[in-house]
Amino acid sequence: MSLPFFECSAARLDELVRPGMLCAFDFDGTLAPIAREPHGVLVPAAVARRLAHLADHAAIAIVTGRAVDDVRPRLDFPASFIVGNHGLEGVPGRDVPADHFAARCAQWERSLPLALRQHGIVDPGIHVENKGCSLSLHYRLAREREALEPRLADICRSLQPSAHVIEGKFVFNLLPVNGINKGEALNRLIEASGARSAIYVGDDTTDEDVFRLRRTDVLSVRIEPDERSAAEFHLHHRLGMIQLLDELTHRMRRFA
Ligand SMILES: O=P(O)(O)OC[C@H]1O[C@H](O[C@H]2O[C@H](CO)[C@@H](O)[C@H](O)[C@H]2O)[C@H](O)[C@@H](O)[C@@H]1O
Repeated sequence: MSLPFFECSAARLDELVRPGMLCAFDFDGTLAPIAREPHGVLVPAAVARRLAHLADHAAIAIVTGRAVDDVRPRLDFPASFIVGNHGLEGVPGRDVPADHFAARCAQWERSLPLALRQHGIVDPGIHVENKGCSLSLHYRLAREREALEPRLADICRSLQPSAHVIEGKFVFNLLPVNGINKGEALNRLIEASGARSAIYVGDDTTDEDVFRLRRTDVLSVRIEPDERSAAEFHLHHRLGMIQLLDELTHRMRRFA
């Protein structure tokens, strides 16, 4: 079980916060609050301002399930790295052409509505988001969404060509089988940037691939505790990000 960040992380911060630290963050539910729909989501000004201050002292990476082109305009601060589609885009040195996965996503985008109809699922609250390299089936706004969840999971897992399905917050993320994940993406970011240590903050199932790395040079933080999480620490609420960012900047300034 992860430990509460503010109460228990001082020794780890003493060890890892130093010049050359990479500060990596998930986007939805970590930097930005979860909203009813994906568009219109921005990093709140109080968080963006602190990230801009932190960027004066450390490289910042965003590692998100969104497409890079979708998330970039939502970041009102300088990010050194933007990794999108759960690691399929934006990892330095891993130049996979976007159209490599596009055909598969297009097939899923066509077959999902058919499969939903075949299972008698017609609900305007369900929508498909094709992100070029991966695809999300959103059902946050569906009627009786808890009852729908296992049926949607079955449909996603039966698709052809088959997908690596990761459940998120009222979303099923469909990724290529044997593709990179966020954990592998962070490993490559650390290597490419020459970082001497890193912090990673995330809130969702796809972030568990980072938490499971359990690298001694990476401090991992989950937004909201979850007994199944492999994260080292947790924040009780996303709003704790403000204090966490202040703490990082304060510590980095000692080296300025
Ligand atoms: O890796 P992340 O940055 O956490 O992205 C994960 C997914 O986030 C988005 O969906 C989630 O946030 C939406 C806006 O708050 C919310 O409406 C939805 O229910 C959540 O699942 C995004 O739309 C997806 O593409 C990302 O995969």
